[in-house]
Amino acid sequence: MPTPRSTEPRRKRRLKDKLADWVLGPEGPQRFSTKVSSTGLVTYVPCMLLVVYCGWAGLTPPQLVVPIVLAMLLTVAGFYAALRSGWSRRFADAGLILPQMLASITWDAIGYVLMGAAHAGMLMPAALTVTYGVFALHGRGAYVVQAYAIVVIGGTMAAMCAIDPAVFPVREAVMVYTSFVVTVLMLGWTGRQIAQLRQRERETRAQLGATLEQIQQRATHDGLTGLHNRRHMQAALAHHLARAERDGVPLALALLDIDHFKQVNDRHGHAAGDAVLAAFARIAEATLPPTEIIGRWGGEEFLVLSTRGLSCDQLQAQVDRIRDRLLQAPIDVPTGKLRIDFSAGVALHRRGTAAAALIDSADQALYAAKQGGRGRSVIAGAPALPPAGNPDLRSPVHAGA
Ligand SMILES: Nc1nc2c(ncn2[C@@H]2O[C@H](COP(=O)(O)OP(=O)(O)OP(=O)(O)O)[C@@H](O)[C@H]2O)c(=O)[nH]1
Repeated sequence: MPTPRSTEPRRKRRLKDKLADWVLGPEGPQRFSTKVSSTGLVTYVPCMLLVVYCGWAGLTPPQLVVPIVLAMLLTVAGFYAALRSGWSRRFADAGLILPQMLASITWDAIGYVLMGAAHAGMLMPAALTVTYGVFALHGRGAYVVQAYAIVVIGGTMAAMCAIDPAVFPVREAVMVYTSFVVTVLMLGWTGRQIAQLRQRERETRAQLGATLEQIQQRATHDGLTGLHNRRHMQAALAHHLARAERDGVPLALALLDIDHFKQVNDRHGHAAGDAVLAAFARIAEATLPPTEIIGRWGGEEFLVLSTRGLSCDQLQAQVDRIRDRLLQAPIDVPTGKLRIDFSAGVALHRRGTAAAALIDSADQALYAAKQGGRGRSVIAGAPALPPAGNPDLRSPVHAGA
């Protein structure tokens, strides 16, 4: 039973989660966007304190402090409400980054006017806003932020030089504005370089991911049939065998071998043989439930592993369903249509049996099926079946339409 001490941090966490849900909204992409975008709004707090300080220090007329702080609060509340309510989701820029950047630069310009003799200090936050804009926005948005900063700050500086040249001297303004413009342009250029690098890195990572997937596919799948290859089936067999030994889940497997396949190659060509193998794989995979694993064991031989504890009889029934489908649907080859059949050996794992012994057991049952006339499935250890009347009737060459 948990002690009161152990539940304390959990309760605190629950409270924190509830508070986060209330402030940022429910979990999801919108919450992430609200969180990221709201971070920028926090920067208004030091700016409001700065306005109060300017009023106190006599840099700003004291009667303007309250209306300015209120207007700033209104800006913050407006953006927060738009983000938190999800209203901003209707725009491509759901985080309202561009409008926030433009509002921030506008406030920097207002601050420049209000700070009187200390006006030069407001250019730093403006440059900082541009920096954030360049990294957070891509393409046109970043250019808009830069152009807006250059024009609005430049216009404000020019206006103040004309209105109050004693506090806003022209020579100082020219020097400060030139360095501001150079800074903004350099930031834009750097941001674009970094954005390009990040884009290239994303592309390289995507390419590497695709190549890795291709390598994994090639290492575990057979190129002709698209089924799992022998190596993968060996690993799957070892895995399920260990599980069967550990949990006592029955493990049945079947070896399927297309009958008279050599004749397909000899009479219809290697391409027809390949087409038969691919079609056989397609039909077998589509017929088996997804819980059974099928792979190409080699040549015209396939291995089916039952992973859901089927008995030999049940797996035999699954294998026979493949036979029914194959007999119903002749396979298209370049020389016409071929009806093919296969023989199968089914075996069940017994405690302590090694993988090789289990395969061997299925192989012997497969051999018995071939000896018994082909076109049939034999369960390992079952009594031998009487041979079919005319085995060649099941040959793909004779049965082909
Ligand atoms: N087209 C093609 N043929 C293959 C491929 N892999 C193996 N083979 C051929 O499969 C044939 C297998 O022949 P056999 O082992 O005699 O078997 P079978 O003719 O099916 O006779 P039974 O199994 O006794 O019914 C050989 O001719 C191989 O060359 C392949 O990827 N493509």
